[in-house]
Amino acid sequence: MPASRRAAPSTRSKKANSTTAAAKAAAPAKTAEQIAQEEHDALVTSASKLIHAVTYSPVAEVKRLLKEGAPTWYQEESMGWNCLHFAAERGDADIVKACLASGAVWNAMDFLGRTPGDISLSINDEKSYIMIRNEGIRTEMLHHVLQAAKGDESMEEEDNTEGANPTKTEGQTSDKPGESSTSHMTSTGITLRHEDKTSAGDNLEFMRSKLVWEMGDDGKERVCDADGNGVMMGWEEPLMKEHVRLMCNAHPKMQEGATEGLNILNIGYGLGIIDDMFQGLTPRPISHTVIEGHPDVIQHIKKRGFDQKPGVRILEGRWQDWCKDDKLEDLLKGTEESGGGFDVVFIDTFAEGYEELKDFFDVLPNILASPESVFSFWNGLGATNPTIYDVASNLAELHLDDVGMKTEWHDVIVDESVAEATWKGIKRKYWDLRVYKLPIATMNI
Ligand SMILES: C[S@@+](CC[C@H](N)C(=O)[O-])C[C@H]1O[C@@H](n2cnc3c(N)ncnc32)[C@H](O)[C@@H]1O
Repeated sequence: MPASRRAAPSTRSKKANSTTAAAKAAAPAKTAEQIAQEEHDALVTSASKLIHAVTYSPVAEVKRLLKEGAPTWYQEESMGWNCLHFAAERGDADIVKACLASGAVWNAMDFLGRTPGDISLSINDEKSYIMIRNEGIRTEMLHHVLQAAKGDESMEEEDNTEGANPTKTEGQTSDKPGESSTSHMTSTGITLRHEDKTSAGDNLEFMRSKLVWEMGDDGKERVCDADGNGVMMGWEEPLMKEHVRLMCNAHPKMQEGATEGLNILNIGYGLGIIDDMFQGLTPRPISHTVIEGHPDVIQHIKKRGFDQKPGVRILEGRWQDWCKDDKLEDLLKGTEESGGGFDVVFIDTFAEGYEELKDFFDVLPNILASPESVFSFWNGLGATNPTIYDVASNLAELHLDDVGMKTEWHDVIVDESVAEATWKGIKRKYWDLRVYKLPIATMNI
């Protein structure tokens, strides 16, 4: 009996095994859909555990799950939060740090457009906020270094390619707005630009769009493209005024007793607000050059007779064309009498992203007149989200430093009246912040 008792399990076991094997053989293979579903379920379980730990557990548990490979990029379905949003809400800088170290996306937007940094700001958690913002700056800097390396490589490739098209213009490269596959301002992307082929996202497309000048519901003039995007809007007038004041007032040529006016370069005429202000300076600008690319705006300038004002020169075309090395002599015409170069340079274009702004920074050392020269730009990139706006501003400061410029920032409060009526009829609100960070850059010597 003992033997049979011993034998019995063994027999049963063999039988069971062969039954399982038979069952297995008979079971239909899983479909690709089933496998995908199982993988998805496992992922959601792992992500949910991470989010739970980030919210309630000690940092050691969070680190354990991260080490196991819990997905930091996952955004849950009720609010669109990723683990970094939850870490920010908990206000625990160690957990924020752990999530960032495992690749949590710093600029993931929830369903209300809030990034994790915005959550830290909303609870006044400066330590976590700075950590998230710095991760944004670091990621963006890295992205630009990689882009530059990629650019060098593709240039080399182009040089080595027999029959490479020598007439290929800048507008046809893949680095233009709307044509890059790596530049996004989305929850998963890392850069500050939309992949957008419309007139608002593609500068060349914009140049072909029909523009209209009209009155907004706020009683202010605006110019819009054919899709109803605000190209320039009257509410920006006080900001333009501050730009002019901060760029011009401190310049030696604007001090009492000075007779020779400034040499000014403005890129983008729009409503002509800033150009009218430059014309109103005392003493008047000795030379005032405007680069304007859109044919309808050029027509508008001529209709207003702005091109006939003394010292005014309208350079028709895109700044990318006028600022090429072989065009610099033409660009600087009119400034030679006072030594060559501009005292004040301002750029405010449309349908261009950070890449283009950064490209313009590289032009500055070739066109500024002296250490007293001042550069400023419309600082509106990422201006519907406080964290992204902060990252973009810091990035600009670092890239200006790369070209030998130091930047001072002036906080300007944006009037609360920039509200409903202002944006009525406008396709996309491009400004949603209370503080405008106005940059003033001078040579770093
Ligand atoms: C926002 S508006 C400028 C507003 C101006 N600061 C003002 O005070 O009214 C932008 C202008 O830049 C022009 N623009 C856009 N891209 C350009 C480019 N690449 N080169 C030259 N002008 C450009 C547009 O046609 C438009 O007139």
